[in-house]
Amino acid sequence: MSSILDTAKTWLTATFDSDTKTKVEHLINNNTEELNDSFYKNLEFGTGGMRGVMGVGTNRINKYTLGKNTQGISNYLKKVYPNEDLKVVIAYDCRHNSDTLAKTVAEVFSANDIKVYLFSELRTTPALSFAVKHLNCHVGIVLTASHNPPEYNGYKVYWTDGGQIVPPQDKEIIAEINKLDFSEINFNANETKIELIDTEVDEAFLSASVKNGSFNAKDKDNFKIVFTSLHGTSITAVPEVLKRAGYTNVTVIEEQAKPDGDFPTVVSPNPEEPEALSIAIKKAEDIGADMVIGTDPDCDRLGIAVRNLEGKLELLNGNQTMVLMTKFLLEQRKQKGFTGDEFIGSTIVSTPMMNKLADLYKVECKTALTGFKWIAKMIKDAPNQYFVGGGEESFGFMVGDFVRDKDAVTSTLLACEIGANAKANGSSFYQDLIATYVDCGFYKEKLVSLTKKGASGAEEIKQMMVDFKDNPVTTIDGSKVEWIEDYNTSTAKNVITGEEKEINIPKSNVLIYIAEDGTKMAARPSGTEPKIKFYFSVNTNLEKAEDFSVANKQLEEKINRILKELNLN
Ligand SMILES: O=P([O-])(O)O[C@H]1O[C@H](COP(=O)(O)O)[C@@H](O)[C@H](O)[C@H]1O
Ligand SMILES: [Mg+2]
Repeated sequence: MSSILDTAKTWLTATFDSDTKTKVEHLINNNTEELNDSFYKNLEFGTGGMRGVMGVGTNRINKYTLGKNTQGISNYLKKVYPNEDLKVVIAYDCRHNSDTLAKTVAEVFSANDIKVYLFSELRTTPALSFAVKHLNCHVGIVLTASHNPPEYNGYKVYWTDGGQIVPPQDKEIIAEINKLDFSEINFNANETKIELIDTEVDEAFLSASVKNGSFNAKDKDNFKIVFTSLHGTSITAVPEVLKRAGYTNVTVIEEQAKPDGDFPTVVSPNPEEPEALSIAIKKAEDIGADMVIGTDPDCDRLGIAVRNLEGKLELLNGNQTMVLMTKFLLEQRKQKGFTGDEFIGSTIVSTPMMNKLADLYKVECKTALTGFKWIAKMIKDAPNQYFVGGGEESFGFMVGDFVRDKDAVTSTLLACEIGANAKANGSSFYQDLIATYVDCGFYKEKLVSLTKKGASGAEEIKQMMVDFKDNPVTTIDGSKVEWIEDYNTSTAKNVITGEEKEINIPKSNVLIYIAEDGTKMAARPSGTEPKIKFYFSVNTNLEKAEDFSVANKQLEEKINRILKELNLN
């Protein structure tokens, strides 16, 4: 406790402004719990940048923690590129303080004599990823906490290729940041170095999105879409892209169209939560729409609901949309003629169907750790190969390589192209997905997340991972566990034969069990939220589409039995 108080007291010195000092003093005198949580550690970079609750303290998002990041990145850039004119581009989302924090970040870079392109108003994360390469920048930053609750904000960092930082730059940048004291942040802005950007970059991004996401779909006028931006940034791009691509039957949910950091009409601005799309789904039922799409605040993830076999709108999960989008892109590429260097990308906690699809089309499927930054790295590491598309269990998709992060702008267009085409051919998005199950095997996935907040929650999650590892599961729903993959030790062990293999991707706190019947179960702490995540995948063969409903029910029952076995239901 005394060390936390000591740290807090350093925030009462001349380095910090009076408003900050008043707030810290208030915590010291009145709120020990909040004081502890605000100062017990430094915020860290996770799966998607640095994310935290806004407030004063080392474990909070504020101008000092982000200023220190920015000073560290400035120092790093000067070391790596000593003879170059350094350039960065900054975007921000609809959250409280995102605009002012973006301004602070811009000021610190400018104070370090670095040229700053700052979007004049809120923009999407994919637009920022695109802008990094378009403007030839060394670094890009987005001020966003993605889909987290309103009290959060964050800092996503992009490198020259437009992907979020990965090894070796991530560790080197973090080391540079950790060297610094808050008093070393240079806040003395050089306004001449800050240039506001909008129309030119917007135009380039929107036309690239339309170009990469269009596939000559038929009968676009006949495809009815309901779209919601859930108070986020996508309103600056998605309706325009759909319009330019020729979609005329688009209803935008007006009451959610206004950017608002309180996200007043939803419990959570996360399209993974069915509740987030409820207003849009209701509208779609009223007007008989074919598809509902909703995006998260920074517009990298999207939720898609389509008509199922009963004609009801059903929210698909990330695996399902990824599978159909990838299949569609592979089919398009095949029609043009494969060159033999194509690959698709997925992650270790995503559906094994991506491998099956790769087999079907005879292309490579590369698999990485959780997070699109790792998919972006695959592209960077394979300059002589052609990236078709990829994604993960989590909602969101990357269409080609012009944006090096998940891109809900272009993915929205792609989903509409698939849906419109299917409808014109007498099928549907859902039926096309079932056809893919017939081709590749029917894989059904389920994610269970447990939220555990604060220092004690983090400790509990750590212990759960240790217990899970120390008491290995031996059977899953009656099927013997065959492989245990421990990504912390980079070993995959066949517990039946004793065979061991090395895992050749970076270490991470992830444990995966694979049973003889192909059932897969993974556990990992989230890198963006105070959660532990359990991922399940079960499968069966699907002889013909007509068998889908029965098989779907059986797999659902299987998942429920597994959750019961693990006390996760
Ligand atoms: O939150 P976003 O939309 O920036 O998305 C980020 O976080 C997601 C959840 O990560 P975790 O399971 O570690 O919480 C990742 O799947 C995604 O690739 C990453 O870009
Ligand atoms: Mg997001």
